[in-house]
Amino acid sequence: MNAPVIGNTPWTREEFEQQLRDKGRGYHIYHPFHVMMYEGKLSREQLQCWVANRFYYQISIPQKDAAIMSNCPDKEIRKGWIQRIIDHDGDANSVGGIEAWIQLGQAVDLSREDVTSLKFVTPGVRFAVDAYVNFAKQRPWQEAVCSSLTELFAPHIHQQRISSWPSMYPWVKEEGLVYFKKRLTEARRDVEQGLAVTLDYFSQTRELQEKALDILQFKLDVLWVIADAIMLASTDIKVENNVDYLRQPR
Ligand SMILES: O=C(O)c1cc(C(=O)O)c2c(n1)C(=O)C(=O)c1cc(C(=O)O)[nH]c1-2
Repeated sequence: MNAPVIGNTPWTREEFEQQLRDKGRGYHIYHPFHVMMYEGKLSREQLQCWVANRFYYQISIPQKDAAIMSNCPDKEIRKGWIQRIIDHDGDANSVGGIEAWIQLGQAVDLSREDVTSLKFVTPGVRFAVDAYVNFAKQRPWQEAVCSSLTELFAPHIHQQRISSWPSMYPWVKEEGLVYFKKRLTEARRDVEQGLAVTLDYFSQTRELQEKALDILQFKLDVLWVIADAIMLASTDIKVENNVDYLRQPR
């Protein structure tokens, strides 16, 4: 007689949400580069490199969200989702996150052109960010929504920067923290919508629930690889004869 297949019963909605939240153990807050950032161990050049590279993520987020909307036939979801594009691009009443990130660049002594020209963006960061945008273009919109759920863990890392930078990097101008402060409330609101969609769409079977966890892992990997690439680009790794093999000649 066959035993019941207990392993395949779906988790309850609460258990499934907890499984998603548990993925926070792989968040890029634990990446050595972000740990060093929090502990005040980054050089001025390393912090500048991070800001210049992360700008490519910032400008790609609204394109990613527009891709989700273009694939979504549900008017009510689009009505909520469009706020994310406004948060980053701004509107008649507010400047938006992209402009706030340029202000962060200026706060770490980069020029507007240094940031917006993308001249410091390293290939690994481009590949990782483009993989995220392409995922949103090519996959069903509910899967792309699920991939945004790393935002569950983002308020913690934004708060770390708000708390630690003034003492660890006193040379950074105060206006630089505006972006992170803005995201504290925006990310919490985003997560409510993203989590509701994910719990509704993926809850029917255990296979779907596990697929959601895999999608979240893909996005955790995107963020991890971005940090790897920035660390490599901003850290002097000298090998034989002082040749820096790891920098791409341009
Ligand atoms: O600074 C960070 O560590 C961090 C992480 C993430 C994230 O977890 O994806 C986002 C942001 N910031 C952020 O500022 C942001 O606007 C954002 C949007 C999204 C998304 O996937 O839609 N993630 C993030």
